[in-house]
Amino acid sequence: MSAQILDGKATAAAIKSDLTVRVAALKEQGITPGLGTVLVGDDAASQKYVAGKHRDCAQVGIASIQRHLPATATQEEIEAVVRELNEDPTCTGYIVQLPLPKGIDENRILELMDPAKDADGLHPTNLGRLVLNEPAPLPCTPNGVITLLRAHGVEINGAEVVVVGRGVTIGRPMPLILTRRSENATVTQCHTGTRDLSAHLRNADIIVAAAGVPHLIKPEDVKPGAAVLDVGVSRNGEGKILGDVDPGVAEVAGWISPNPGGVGPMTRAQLLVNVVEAAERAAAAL
Ligand SMILES: Nc1nc2c(c(=O)[nH]1)N[C@@H](CN(C=O)c1ccc(C(=O)N[C@@H](CCC(=O)O)C(=O)O)cc1)CN2
Repeated sequence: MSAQILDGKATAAAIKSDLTVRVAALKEQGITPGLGTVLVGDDAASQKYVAGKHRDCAQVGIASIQRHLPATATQEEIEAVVRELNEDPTCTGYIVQLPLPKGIDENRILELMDPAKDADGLHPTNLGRLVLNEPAPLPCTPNGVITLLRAHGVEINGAEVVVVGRGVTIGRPMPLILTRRSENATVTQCHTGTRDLSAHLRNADIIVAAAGVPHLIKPEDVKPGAAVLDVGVSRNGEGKILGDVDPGVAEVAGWISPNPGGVGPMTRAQLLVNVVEAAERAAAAL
């Protein structure tokens, strides 16, 4: 293996250590940040992610508010929990864990959230603010990708970036962040309708693979020295994670994010950043 590792675990640990100090300072001003989570159903991966988010909260001193509804919960029942968290003063920010069970109108749930409490940056108002270049909480995984690259000194300015995928949590917001003046990358967005994915990938300085197709990105698709971020999560029969990136890519790439241990821990760390930043804004307004 020749690629250097984009170490999400270590980078996330450094972020959490900084946040611990900031949370303590907020508490001295009488503000305790509280993260709420809404989990619907019994998907094992979602349960694991949510448990991880609350473990992180405990580590940095953020209070936890957990709402777990059965897979049979109706649209109205989920909306009632969202309304309750909108009103709960101890909940300074919250997320609705995605995906929601089939039959639930996910967009309607996101739209119902108080945008000021949207810790995921996925409320239409906050995504709109991102489009308009206004301050907003940023979606956690794309922001985690940027922070991970910066922490390892990978040049984003002027880079040719290919984003593979167009889902709401990563693929849609990722190019919006990468093309801000502060990042200044040139982005090509690829998806299942892309005719020659390999031709685009071979031109990329940075690849963000978020397609959810196991080992989609092969060594021959990657320009030598490129940075490759593996954001895809599929699972084999034993529940082991299969990323979007073929293991052989590590022989060609200059940088690679492991999966697990790369972008996943960064997603969780950026969520905490959003919660603390919202609480700091509230403290400044006092
Ligand atoms: N409301 C949201 N839903 C979902 C999001 C999101 O950002 N907001 N993203 C993903 C899931 N996700 C966060 O919720 C998430 C994914 C992965 C990890 C993580 O730490 N992964 C570990 C491996 C864990 C394992 O073994 O399964 C790693 O990569 O090292 C955290 C959060 C979809 N839904």
